[in-house]
Amino acid sequence: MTTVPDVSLNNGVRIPQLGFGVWQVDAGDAAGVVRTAIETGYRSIDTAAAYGNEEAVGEGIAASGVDRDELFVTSKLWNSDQGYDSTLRAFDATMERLRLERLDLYLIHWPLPMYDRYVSTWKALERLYVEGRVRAIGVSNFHIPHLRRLMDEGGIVPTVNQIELHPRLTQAELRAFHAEHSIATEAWSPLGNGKLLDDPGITKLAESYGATPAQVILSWHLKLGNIVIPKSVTPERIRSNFEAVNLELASGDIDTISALNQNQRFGSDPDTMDVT
Ligand SMILES: NC(=O)C1=CN([C@@H]2O[C@H](COP(=O)(O)OP(=O)(O)OC[C@H]3O[C@@H](n4cnc5c(N)ncnc54)[C@H](OP(=O)(O)O)[C@@H]3O)[C@@H](O)[C@H]2O)C=CC1
Ligand SMILES: O=C1CO[C@H](CO)[C@@H](O)[C@@H]1O
Repeated sequence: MTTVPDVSLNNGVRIPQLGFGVWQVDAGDAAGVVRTAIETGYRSIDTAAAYGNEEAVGEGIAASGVDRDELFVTSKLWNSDQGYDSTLRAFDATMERLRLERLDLYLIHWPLPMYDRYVSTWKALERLYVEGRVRAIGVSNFHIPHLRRLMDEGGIVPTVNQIELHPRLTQAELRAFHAEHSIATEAWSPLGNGKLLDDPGITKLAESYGATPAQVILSWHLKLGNIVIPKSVTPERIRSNFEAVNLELASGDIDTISALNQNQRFGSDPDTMDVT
């Protein structure tokens, strides 16, 4: 049996270290894909208002037949909804689409420092947390100065920062800051949005372990303590990625993968990302 380890967040809430991401899963497919993931054993699902599939994710969850208490559901506040009142309204809409009473984790999707609304947005998340509508609150794509501001001006330290993180972008400085402040590191595009699976450094290791390249990368993340949320719409990949928790890499191989870092982003830079 495959058991996924939990990570304890700074408020005591536990999140599975391996979850399932649904960006770029069409709304028409997402219910079935989520159901397959849950049947495979995933208990954590990562969606966002911006992915346009919250309704289908809710459907997949309901159809899985797994108790709500056994699942960990994350969604994110989209950029155009930043601000105190608009955040509260956007949260209600997300919950209606997901058809859930309570969310497990709600994240600010991007800081948008040029609009300077992330502190008031955070205060709305704090209210949702205090009211018990969400079990944990956090952020995504925040850099150290953005986190510092929340810690200075807000009342609650974020539980999680979900950031782009993979072997080409290892984020050593931000991960060290997280560790110092008890903020969990969650890796988005953990496989580099699939673009790292034919990297010779990875495929060579995969051959030596008799594992897939994705399993090698996911095992590297897990060993470093990152929470990971790989996405796939392919049933066989959904299953084999889940089995990554059973792959143990030698510490020298962990270092070899970390040395692939080139500070290369496949996604946007949080300092300049301003899409609303
Ligand atoms: N907070 C944020 O700003 C962001 C958050 N995210 C979150 O992170 C999640 C994961 O990131 P994402 O960008 O989707 O990329 P991933 O790094 O998870 O890679 C997904 C891609 O890899 C392919 N793939 C997955 N497993 C395998 C495998 N075993 N063998 C071969 N190919 C494979 C998938 O193909 P296929 O589906 O065709 O099988 C897909 O093309 C997202 O779904 C989302 O939840 C992502 C981006 C930004
Ligand atoms: O999570 C993500 C994927 O989709 C969004 C909108 O398309 C991105 O901006 C974001 O990083």
